[in-house]
Amino acid sequence: MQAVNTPIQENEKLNANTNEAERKPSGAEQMNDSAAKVGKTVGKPFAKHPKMTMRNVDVFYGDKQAIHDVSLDIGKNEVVAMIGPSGCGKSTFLRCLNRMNDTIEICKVSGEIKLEELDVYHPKQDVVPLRARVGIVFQKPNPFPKSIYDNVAYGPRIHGLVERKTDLDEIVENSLRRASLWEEVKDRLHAPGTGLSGGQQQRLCIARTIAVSPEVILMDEPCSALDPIATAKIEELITELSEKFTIAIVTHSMQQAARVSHRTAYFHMGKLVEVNDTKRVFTNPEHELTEAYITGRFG
Ligand SMILES: Nc1ncnc2c1ncn2[C@@H]1O[C@H](COP(=O)(O)OP(=O)(O)OP(=O)(O)O)[C@@H](O)[C@H]1O
Repeated sequence: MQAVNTPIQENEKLNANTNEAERKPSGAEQMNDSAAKVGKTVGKPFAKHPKMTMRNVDVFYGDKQAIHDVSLDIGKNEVVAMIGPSGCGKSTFLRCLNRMNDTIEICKVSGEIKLEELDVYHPKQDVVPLRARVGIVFQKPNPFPKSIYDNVAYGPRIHGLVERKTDLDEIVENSLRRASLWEEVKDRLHAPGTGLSGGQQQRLCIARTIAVSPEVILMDEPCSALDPIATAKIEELITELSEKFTIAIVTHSMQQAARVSHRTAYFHMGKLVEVNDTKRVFTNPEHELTEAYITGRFG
């Protein structure tokens, strides 16, 4: 039988030798001139089977550039974690992937962002169907002021995904099951979603996101408002969800990135410094700025 490469091995091949010149710049400990040290992204920014491809992405808020020339793939069924110091642009970049920044008038995005063949920023692209394919879960759980059932049923209803009540019931149950919430709420589906605990509300928001069968789920610090037990549940869930969905997660927790992701992308001052297999990033980072961050020298 022919040996089949794992996605990590395939990506390894694809990214080999792309960045020889960038490896381990000899390094001063001083980080105050760190912007000059970023250079080109090192490591493995590309995937053999990309679900989303981003090329040369720049983002401006008015005159201020928040993202500089970022190129990255997110592979099918891959979990990519985005880490970096506060203000480095992780959330800005994540929010470009389903055009959440469209509501910010001064925000201008250029470069190419694709969901398979779909040009995410094509002027004729409607954001509603785009966001059904690329869902997002925010930092603070934000259930609608509706019942648990109606929170999950909302998306399938507005996207016209079902005709019969029994089909909707099935979607609601399956989504709550996938979000590991069904057992806790099955007897009170018509109680308000806002009456759940913080961790349950976040799992409700995940159920609401997956109810429309997205292909990609973006998570913007999904556990930062949760206690350690609720956090552990969401992390378990991320691992389960990655069997069916592609996931990009912004997190402040390096332990969380290490636990849930396949590759980790390290951002610094709006630039993508390094992308590598998560294990490598946390044990033997390629760039001195990544090393400085993971060893706590700044952040
Ligand atoms: N709506 C906005 N208007 C103007 N500038 C913004 C806006 N949102 C973010 N910025 C700026 O863009 C830069 C990147 O911010 P962003 O929130 O993406 O960083 P981050 O890495 O996610 O930070 P944090 O970890 O603190 O959430 C920062 O300098 C920030 O001040």
